[in-house]
Amino acid sequence: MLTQLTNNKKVQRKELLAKRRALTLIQKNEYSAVITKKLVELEEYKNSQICFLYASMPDEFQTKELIVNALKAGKQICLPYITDKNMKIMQATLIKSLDELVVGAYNILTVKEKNLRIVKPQDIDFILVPAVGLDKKGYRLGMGGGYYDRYLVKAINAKKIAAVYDCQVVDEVIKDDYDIKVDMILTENTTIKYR
Ligand SMILES: Nc1nc2c(c(=O)[nH]1)N(C=O)[C@@H](CNc1ccc(C(=O)N[C@@H](CCC(=O)O)C(=O)O)cc1)CN2
Ligand SMILES: Nc1ncnc2c1ncn2[C@@H]1O[C@H](COP(=O)(O)OP(=O)(O)OP(=O)(O)O)[C@@H](O)[C@H]1O
Repeated sequence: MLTQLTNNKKVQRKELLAKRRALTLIQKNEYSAVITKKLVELEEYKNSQICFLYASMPDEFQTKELIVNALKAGKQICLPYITDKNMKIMQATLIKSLDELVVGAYNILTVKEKNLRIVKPQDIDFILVPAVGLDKKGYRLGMGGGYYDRYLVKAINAKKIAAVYDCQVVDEVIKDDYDIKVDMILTENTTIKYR
């Protein structure tokens, strides 16, 4: 049976997904370009060595340009690799080039199994955290798997940064005890830093 909290989260997730989906492709591209520029100029990003990014889904902040930039800059770049879809566990795996990517779980680009190079969560110093919604305190609502909630507790040395469109930042997201706050929110219009 669903708890009231889970149910409310589902409702809020649906609303926020709809808001994001309502952006036009032109808006998404334009905002993503602005956000990418802000990200690459960030001290936390510039100083990072092992970055855990993600390959974006169609309505998310578009990360491709950022990944290309990071690879060119000689950073070590990891992407999520789902090791257990039932238990909702993912790991971070290094990528050397976009050529290594194939369509994986949930239709998201990931690394081919033969190219897996898993990095320890505590070795990561920068995590770009995907989000469906964020509130002004830095709490996030994700896709609902709990993949990032489980991962972030292990990534004790990483700056956690969420890059989302402005319409995804709301007054309050519904949260659970295990939800972990991000250290910074970046949108096409604002930068909010908590730590
Ligand atoms: N780009 C990106 N990668 C990511 C995440 C993310 O939010 N964004 N994740 C963040 O946790 C993990 C994947 N989590 C996901 C959880 C649910 C769905 C989803 O769309 N579920 C569909 C069913 C799709 C299917 O089963 O194939 C649904 O609920 O309708 C997608 C990703 C790891 N990789
Ligand atoms: N640290 C954790 N340890 C164990 N279970 C967890 C943890 N975090 C979340 N969960 C479980 O995972 C499920 C999904 O959680 P939630 O709806 O908060 O995911 P989300 O943050 O939206 O998704 P994601 O992190 O994948 O983007 C819930 O059933 C929750 O109980």
